[in-house]
Amino acid sequence: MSVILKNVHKSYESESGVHPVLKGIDLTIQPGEFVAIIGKSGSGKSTLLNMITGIDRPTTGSVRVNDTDLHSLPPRKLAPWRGRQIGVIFQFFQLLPTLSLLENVMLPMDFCGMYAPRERLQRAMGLLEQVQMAEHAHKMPSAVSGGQQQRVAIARALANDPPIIVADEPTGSLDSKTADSVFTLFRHLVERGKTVIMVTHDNDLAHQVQRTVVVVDGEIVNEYVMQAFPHLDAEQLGHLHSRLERVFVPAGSMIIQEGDEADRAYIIVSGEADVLIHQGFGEDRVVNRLEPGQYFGEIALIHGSRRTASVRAREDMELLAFGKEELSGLLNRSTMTVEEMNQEVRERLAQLATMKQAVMK
Ligand SMILES: Nc1ncnc2c1ncn2[C@@H]1O[C@H](COP(=O)(O)OP(=O)(O)OP(=O)(O)O)[C@@H](O)[C@H]1O
Repeated sequence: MSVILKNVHKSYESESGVHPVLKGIDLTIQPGEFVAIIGKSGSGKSTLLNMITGIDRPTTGSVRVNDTDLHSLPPRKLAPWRGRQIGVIFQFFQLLPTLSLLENVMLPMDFCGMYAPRERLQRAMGLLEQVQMAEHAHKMPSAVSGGQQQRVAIARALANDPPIIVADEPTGSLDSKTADSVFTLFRHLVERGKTVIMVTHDNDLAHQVQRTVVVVDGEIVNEYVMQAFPHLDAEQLGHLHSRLERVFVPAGSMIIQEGDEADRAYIIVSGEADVLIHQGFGEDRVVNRLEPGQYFGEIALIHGSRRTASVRAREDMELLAFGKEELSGLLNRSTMTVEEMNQEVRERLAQLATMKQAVMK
């Protein structure tokens, strides 16, 4: 029951040419995850959501949602499929203005023929109760506030008990207090086992979810980059992302060599590496092991010195490399990252010093 996008590209054609909006998106979301999608305006977030809901189709690549390949669904089956599998919530609620709140919530059940007709009313009332809107059930949308309309939109999204809730800027038009209460509702849904995928501009909300996906110019920032530098915001991550170079190294190869001059540092995306120091004779000594989400090579870059240790791939590895300029750009933009990296460098140097002393004895 997961969401799997593989190498999804989406382009729009206009008179001025072809505009790529999504450029090779790989994304897997497990059942029960609470995922925030963030990124600058125009980066492709809504387009990405539209791929997941099947509202739009990729130009190339595949989208599987709960074991259904969306490409293989004939268009006439797509809307009923979405009605059962995915609850969609928009920034401006999009309740039908001519129906009461209760009727709005019943609509998806009527549309998909879910639940016996006499059950629908009861179920819709139950859902309105869950979002504390039962007392307003017979009002029209225009008679309640924006926050209340959004709560009703959430009840409507839950009408067919879909396993996945997709929300595009659900708190974007709400004041911060109302936004918090809507967000709390989402958290309760996740606690009840729903998968929630939410586009948001709100960095504070994004930090409260289990997982953040950052979209930059139609690409997703590697999640290990975010793990390596957890204090960068979406813009800082975007800046770094566009300058990273993908490097593949085979098992056993020396990625950096103690004593060499330094030009790059690396973030590990897959595979593990050993940090080694020379013993003066025989085999090098392993002083540390690095795994995905960690960086290395930063010490000599920061200090403008030669490599203080060697790093060897234990297995085939994928790395993301960055140079001195990118590192100083990064450190200029985020004081939290400077502090954390300085702390890490201090610990690593202390460990190396202890190990080197032990070797010399
Ligand atoms: N149907 C379409 N036809 C042509 N271009 C489109 C279409 N839909 C989106 N685009 C373009 O794709 C780009 C990404 O749009 P998208 O709405 O996905 O961005 P976004 O990150 O959600 O932005 P925002 O935060 O402002 O909503 C934009 O430049 C937009 O103009």
